[in-house]
Amino acid sequence: MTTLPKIKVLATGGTIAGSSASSTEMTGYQAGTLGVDLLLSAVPGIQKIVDISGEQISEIDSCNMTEEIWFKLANKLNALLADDEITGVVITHGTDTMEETAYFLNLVLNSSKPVVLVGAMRPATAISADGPLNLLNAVKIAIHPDSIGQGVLVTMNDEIHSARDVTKTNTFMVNTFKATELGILGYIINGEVKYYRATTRKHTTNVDLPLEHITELPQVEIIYAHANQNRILIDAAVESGAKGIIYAGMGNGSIHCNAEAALIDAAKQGVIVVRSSRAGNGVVVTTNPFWDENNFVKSDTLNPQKARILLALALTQTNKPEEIQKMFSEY
Ligand SMILES: NC(=O)C[C@H](N)C(=O)O
Repeated sequence: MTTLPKIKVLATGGTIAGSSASSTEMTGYQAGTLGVDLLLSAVPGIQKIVDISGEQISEIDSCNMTEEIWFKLANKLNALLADDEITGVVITHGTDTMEETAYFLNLVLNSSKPVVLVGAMRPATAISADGPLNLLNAVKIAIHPDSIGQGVLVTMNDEIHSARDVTKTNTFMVNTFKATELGILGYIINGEVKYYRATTRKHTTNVDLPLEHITELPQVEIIYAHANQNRILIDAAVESGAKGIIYAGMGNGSIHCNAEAALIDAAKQGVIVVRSSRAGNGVVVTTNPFWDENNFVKSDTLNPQKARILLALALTQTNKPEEIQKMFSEY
């Protein structure tokens, strides 16, 4: 008898586990109400291809994700992935913060085995719910040898994405996940997993952020740039004890003149300031040498919500801007 690959499904909630009163209701539903066994039972034939079992980690709408759940997930994953019998792990997750959980795990997991996050845009009760096929695809990706060493992956809508580059781009459509300019890694077509590229950035086994020494994340706030900005929120962030500030700058991480002095004051007090961008694409580089002289870090291509995760993790190791800048260039 051939033994099937062993897959664990860790369920956290989200629309994939959501239910609503009518099958045409696509947005007015409660996320995270259905248990993991019910999600697996909606995927016909899954037991024939994998030895699969589920575990409920949380039952939340992912807009309420917390770092406590991240640590619970990460510790659970590191233990599971160290088990020789486990081929890979699938995580069912809401789409709102899926990219953040995926990137956090991409930085702290210490295994080259496949870890695949999957969700849905339509609740499980909807006509043409996207969850069951997405889940089947996630399992197929998790058992595919080409997925080994790719870092944490995200799949939705027949696409395979790297945790670092993917972002949610649409409020309700099933093709919401995109890695706009950097591109998808591959597809799943007719149940076949096909890779075309790999990320060049360090992840999982190549990242030195030892989870056993990290139990909580330092406070890092995101300040969104806009016309007519003032310094109120930046000062409030510093006064409340923030150790880092992500400035979601305009265009190439540009800083409004009314916010600049507040950010310089923050940096003088030891708060690490990272210039990211609200533009959604492109690399944040030096535009004004004055910002570099004040030790502002550049986020590379990381969007503000992902820059927040890398900065928080980096601050558990160092508060030297040049060392943090190196991490932003490599991770
Ligand atoms: N499509 C979804 O999963 C959205 C939901 N609010 C969640 O993130 O849990």
